[in-house]
Parts: sequence; structure tokens; C-alpha cells
Amino acid sequence: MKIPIDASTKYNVVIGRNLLNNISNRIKELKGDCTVAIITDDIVNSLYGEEISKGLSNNKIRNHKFVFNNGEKSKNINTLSEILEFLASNTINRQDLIVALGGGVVGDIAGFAAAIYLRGIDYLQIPTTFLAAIDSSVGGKTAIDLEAGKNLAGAFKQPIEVICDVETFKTLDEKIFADGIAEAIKYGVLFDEELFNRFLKDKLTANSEDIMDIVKKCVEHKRDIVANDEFDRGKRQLLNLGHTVGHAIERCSDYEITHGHAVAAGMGIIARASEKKNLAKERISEKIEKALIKNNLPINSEYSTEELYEKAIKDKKVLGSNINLIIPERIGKCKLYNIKTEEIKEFIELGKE
Ligand SMILES: NC(=O)c1ccc[n+]([C@@H]2O[C@H](COP(=O)([O-])OP(=O)(O)OC[C@H]3O[C@@H](n4cnc5c(N)ncnc54)[C@H](O)[C@@H]3O)[C@@H](O)[C@H]2O)c1
Ligand SMILES: O=C(O)C(=O)C[C@@H](O)[C@H](O)[C@H](O)COP(=O)(O)O
Ligand SMILES: [Zn+2]
Repeated sequence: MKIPIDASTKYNVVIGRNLLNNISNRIKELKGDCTVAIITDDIVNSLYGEEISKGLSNNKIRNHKFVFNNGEKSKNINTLSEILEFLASNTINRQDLIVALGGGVVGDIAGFAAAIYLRGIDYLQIPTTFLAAIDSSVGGKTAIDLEAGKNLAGAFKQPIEVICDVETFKTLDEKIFADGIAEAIKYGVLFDEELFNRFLKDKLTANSEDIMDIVKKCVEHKRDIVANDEFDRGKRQLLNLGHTVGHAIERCSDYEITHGHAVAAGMGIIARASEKKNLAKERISEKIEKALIKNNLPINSEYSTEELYEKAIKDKKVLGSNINLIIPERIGKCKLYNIKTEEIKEFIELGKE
């Protein structure tokens, strides 16, 4: 199945099973003669990276690989610098290709390297987590974290293709799979009541019959938003539902709490606050909590309002003394609210109760 993405460059998200077996042929079709620089983490390398390099070599495609320690703590300027030096020392040139093989951490940092190395070279996304497949590999947001907070340096750089093999979800730890469910529930709350209701029914797993259909639906929602606002000036900010507080939770925990879990807690907090401030048009928080709990996700955070507020005000959505906050009104409909930055404190306080 192919989903075309219409951004500053056009490309496809290819979704299927056992697609990793054919990567080297697809790279030949996409790029012709080139050298491939695979960027991946240690876990993904041992599961899939070694086979992929072998496949490339057997197909006479020159390839090099950079492997870093898995996890959010690697998504920083030091790893980025090592990747750039690795590319340069292997004389990767503007005709060559970076392959981002892994979850959102690999995709974000490898994509950022592709955006700035030689002022930009092509990259291919091969997401191997559910979260990366439905969200981070699509739409061209790339980033690293800074001391002050999440994703504070980055670039918009679209991949030349996204190849999503849903079979890779089968090796994911349950908790990591659930990180993706949080972002899928987010799409439901934002745009799609039917998709949302799916998460009330039963716990989604990598073996669920409808897994491919859910990936497709989520990617289609992302496609529509990216086509409308690629550079995050307006509607795309809706995709930040639960993230203002979520990113603060991640930062407060020194990234021990993973992105999807933090976003889940952030959605719980903002949904309760939205109801208490009479911004919600229906009783949403109970439903959102149910969907999250059914899928083993948190609905609240133990950090204090002050701790969360201090980190939340470092967000990219702060403009002058205001910030855009995403408020759920009903399941399937959310709205951007431009509020004074200090008002977030009240939202966090109300939502945490
Ligand atoms: N650019 C975007 O639009 C966007 C969107 C959402 C999230 N993100 C970013 O994505 C990151 C989170 O991504 P993530 O949840 O994929 O985390 P991750 O990349 O850290 O992967 C989670 C863990 O799963 C392991 N893993 C990956 N694939 C595996 C597989 N198939 N089998 C077994 N283990 C596997 C990894 O080694 C890692 O330990 C965050 O940094 C977040 O900010 C970016
Ligand atoms: O693609 C987007 O736009 C998103 O906001 C998707 C989010 O799930 C993702 O976590 C993104 O990286 C957050 O964006 P940021 O601009 O707040 O860094
Ligand atoms: Zn996210």
C-alpha cells in the first residue's frame, strides 16, 4: 500500500509486510549508483541492521554504518556531531543516501544530519517502531534535544521515501509499542472519532488484525495536515496535542519517561483542564482516560505544576508572551488557543487534579 505525501517534495509512504527483504533493490530504483550511509541504534542494528548491510553488499551497493546507543539520551548534539564526522570521513557526497533505520530517535537525528550535511542530502526513512511508522517518519520534522528542552534544534527535511514494514513491530517491547498507541489515540482525539473508539474496544498489539489499517489511517491524517501546513505555522500545531506538557514531563524525568508515555499523560492533563475551564463541548476526559488506560498508558504526572511549568515555557510554540495550546473540544475536534504563557500554569494545575 502506498500513501503519497504532497509537501515541498513529493514522496510515498509504503506500508506492508516483509519489505525489509527488498530494501537494496528499492534503493537502486530510487537512487541508481550511490553509497549508502545507514544510521541506526544498537538494538535495531542487531535485529535488522546487519541483514540490511549484508543485502546491500550482496547487491553491490557500497555501504557504511553508524550505530549509536539506543534511547532519547542519544538524541543530542554529540551524537549529531559524530554522525556528521562519520559521513565526512566516509566521503559521503551529495549523490549518496542516508538511511534512517530505527525508531523516532534515529529518524529525528539522522534526518537532521541529512538536512545539514553538505547543506542537505537525500535520506530514506525505515521506521521500526509503531510510533515512528505513524508519526515521526512522515512529514519532515527532524530534531535533537538541547539542555533546555526537547527538539529545540532541528530542520524541516522531507525523506525521499518512507518504507514501513509492520512485521518489525513484532520485536518491540510492549511498553515501546504503547508509545505509538499514545500518538495513534492523539490522531483519534484530533480528527477521527471512529479511530479513537477502536482504542476503547481492546488493547492494540503488533499482532492485531487491524494494525496495518491503523497505520494507514494515522499516516493519512498526518498527510492531510502536512499538505496543509508543512512548516508548522498553523494547523500542524494541532499535532502537538498533549505535547506542551508531555515534553515538559520528558525533560523533568531526564528522558526516563518515554515520549509516548509523556504525551499520554499530557493529553490526560489537558483534557481534564479543558473540561474544568468549560472549553470542552462534551465530557471528553473520561473517554480519553479510558482509551489510555486500556492500552497501559498513564493519564497523569507526578511532577509538580511548578516543575512542569518551568519546562513547558521553553516550548517552540511560545511566541512573545503568548503560547498556542491545543485544546480538545470533543473527540475528533480540537482547537488552537492562543493564551498568555503564564496561563499554562492554571491549565496544568487544573489538569493534574
Ligand atoms: N519528527 C516527528 O515528527 C516526531 C513525531 C513523534 C515523535 N518524535 C520523536 O520520536 C522519538 C520517539 O520515538 P520512538 O518511540 O520510536 O523511540 P526510540 O527511537 O527511542 O525507540 C524506542 C526503543 O525501541 C527500540 N527499537 C526500535 N525498533 C525496534 C524494533 N523493531 N524491535 C525492538 N526494539 C526496537 C530502540 O532501540 C529503542 O530502544 C522521540 O524523540 C520523539 O521526540 C518525532
Ligand atoms: O509532526 C508534527 O508536527 C508533530 O507535532 C508530531 C509530534 O508527535 C512530534 O512529537 C513532534 O516532534 C513534536 O514537534 P515539536 O515541534 O513540538 O518538536
Ligand atoms: Zn509526538
